[in-house]
Amino acid sequence: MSLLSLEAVHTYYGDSHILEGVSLEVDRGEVVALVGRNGVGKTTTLRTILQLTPPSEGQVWLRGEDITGADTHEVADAGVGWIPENRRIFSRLTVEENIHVAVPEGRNIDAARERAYETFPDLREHRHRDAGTLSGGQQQMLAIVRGLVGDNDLLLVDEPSEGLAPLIVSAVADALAATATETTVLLVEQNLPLALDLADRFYVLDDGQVVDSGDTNEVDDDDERFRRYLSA
Ligand SMILES: Nc1ncnc2c1ncn2[C@@H]1O[C@H](COP(=O)(O)OP(=O)(O)OP(=O)(O)O)[C@@H](O)[C@H]1O
Repeated sequence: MSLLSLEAVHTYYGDSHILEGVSLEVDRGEVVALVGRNGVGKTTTLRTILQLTPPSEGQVWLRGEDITGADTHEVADAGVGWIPENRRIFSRLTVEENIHVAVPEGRNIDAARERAYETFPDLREHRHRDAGTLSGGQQQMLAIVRGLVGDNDLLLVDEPSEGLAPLIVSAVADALAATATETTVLLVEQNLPLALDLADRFYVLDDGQVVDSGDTNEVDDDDERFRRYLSA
């Protein structure tokens, strides 16, 4: 049984038909990349899984249980974490406070904090600063560790490398690779080399439909299979 499975999912924003029958599976322990051009529905797929934008047709299954139409907080409580695209952090809280509020009740805050700082030593250095005053790269690190310390079974990660300098991208990639040893990851990423490097399998989305999928070790990033769907 897959950890996550989408079955012929259709999702709309108002009258706009965004996902047109998306089916995909993520098995426990995998990193699965979802790639495709801007606007093809990658973020909407993550929002559909979280039931922030529930599908009008089709089903979302988590550990074999139908979660279609569930409340988003129920999906989160069931162990699905989200690292959204726009680095959602609390800008007026310090780095440390941002980490604290991401740790689920009953979990050891000190251990979580240590883990976060080991992953990104930069954050330890800036732990008493308001998160809003950090650089873009540091804010992304904070967004990622907030996902990390959330103790999730499945982490949905949206465009973690977007707008970051190459050196930071490589630190972010290392952190995600470390995360992936403990957590299943569904990764939306436009940086194809990065996506293929981190992931075991991929799906290509185009105009709201899955148009290709496979093992990442079967392909490289200038493969014709990607050029068709990813070039502008
Ligand atoms: N809240 C919304 N209301 C209406 N349309 C929306 C909304 N959010 C997204 N869309 C539209 O839905 C389509 C899919 O958007 P989505 O964000 O899922 O794409 P994406 O593949 O993640 O691309 P990007 O990398 O640009 O975020 C786009 O045409 C977008 O303009």
